[in-house]
Amino acid sequence: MTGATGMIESDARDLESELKAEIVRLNKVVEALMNRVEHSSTQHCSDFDQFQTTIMLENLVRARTEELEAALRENEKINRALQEAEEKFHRVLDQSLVGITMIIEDRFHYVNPKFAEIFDYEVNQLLTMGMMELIIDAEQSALREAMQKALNKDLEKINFIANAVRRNGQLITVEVSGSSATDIGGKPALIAVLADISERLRSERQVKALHEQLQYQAIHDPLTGLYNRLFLNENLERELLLAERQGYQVSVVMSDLDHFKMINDCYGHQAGDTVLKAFADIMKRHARASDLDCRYGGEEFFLVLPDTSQQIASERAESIRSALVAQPIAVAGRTIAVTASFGVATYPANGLSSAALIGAADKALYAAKDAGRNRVVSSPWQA
Ligand SMILES: Nc1nc2c(ncn2[C@@H]2O[C@H](COP(=O)(O)OP(=O)(O)OP(=O)(O)O)[C@@H](O)[C@H]2O)c(=O)[nH]1
Repeated sequence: MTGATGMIESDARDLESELKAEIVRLNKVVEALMNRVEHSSTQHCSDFDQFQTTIMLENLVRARTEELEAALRENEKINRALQEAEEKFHRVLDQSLVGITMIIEDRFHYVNPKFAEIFDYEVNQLLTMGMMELIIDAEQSALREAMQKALNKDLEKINFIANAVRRNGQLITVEVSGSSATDIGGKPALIAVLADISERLRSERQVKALHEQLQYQAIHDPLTGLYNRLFLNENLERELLLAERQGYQVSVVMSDLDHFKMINDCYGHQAGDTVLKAFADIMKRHARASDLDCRYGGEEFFLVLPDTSQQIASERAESIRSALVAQPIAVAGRTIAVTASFGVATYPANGLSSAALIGAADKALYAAKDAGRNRVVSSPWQA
């Protein structure tokens, strides 16, 4: 990262120039000493003294110069190693698949190319900006608070999801994680890793929607939107167990459109479908939230009425029957009168299990058909 490694590199450079300066300084000292020796020799020192002092100084200077040159070479080696390390470090940062940034005093001090790509900016442009300029207004205060906590070292790690705006105006969702502040050049710096998770969230939402759709389709009839037989089978038994525990009655109403085959034959299958949907809509309008309205099969329907006596259930069936009679259905450019027959059975009187109860309702329905259709018959059969 330019900031951190740059500082180490500049320390090494400082050392190198200090060493060079030291060599120059020493050379000057030697020169000055030599001058002094020469000067003093002209006055009162013997040739031998002068010779000895010169040799001693020369040795001293040579030894010190060698020491300094060795230190200089060592420093150059360290410098090269540092440069190589920085290049490697930069290559890693440049090729990173996540955005990496260093923030100092609310501004981007460093961003890697991926970070810039995520926000559709050039690296240099971002270096004149701060995180707040990228995050949507509504989420800025939460972000500021999280960053402040990281700066104060109140948080060991920061991890948050925020919505941001790219330079081209596109809204994206980013996940940011980082650790508490580090000291860079005497200033607290936040180093954070950031990933664009918009696509991942979109896929997750699609999978969730698909899952919900499949769940819906698994228990609903596609034509009418009522629950299907599978759902009825799974829930009626549970409803009866609940009724047994709580001590209430459960009534069921089985209904079947009269002479439905004729509607299909006269007006076509599509007209038949329209009639099925119209009847289903009437059932939905007459159902309470706790009721369970299902398409049992073909033109047969089923209604489960928890905590409902046979008398009330029979009245409910009667109101559905009369609503159908009162509502001629428009098919194939005309309106036709449709009727239905109903069989009512009640737990526990007419059946103790779901199969027994369905059987009793079916029997009552056929009694209604036998009695001339377009009527409601309640099961007289004891469980
Ligand atoms: N349009 C349409 N017709 C269906 C569907 N499912 C079943 N049917 C038809 O419903 C008709 C049922 O006819 P039947 O069982 O003879 O009963 P019905 O004509 O209603 O006579 P009754 O019940 O005795 O009054 C058949 O013609 C089936 O093809 C469906 O989803 N759409």
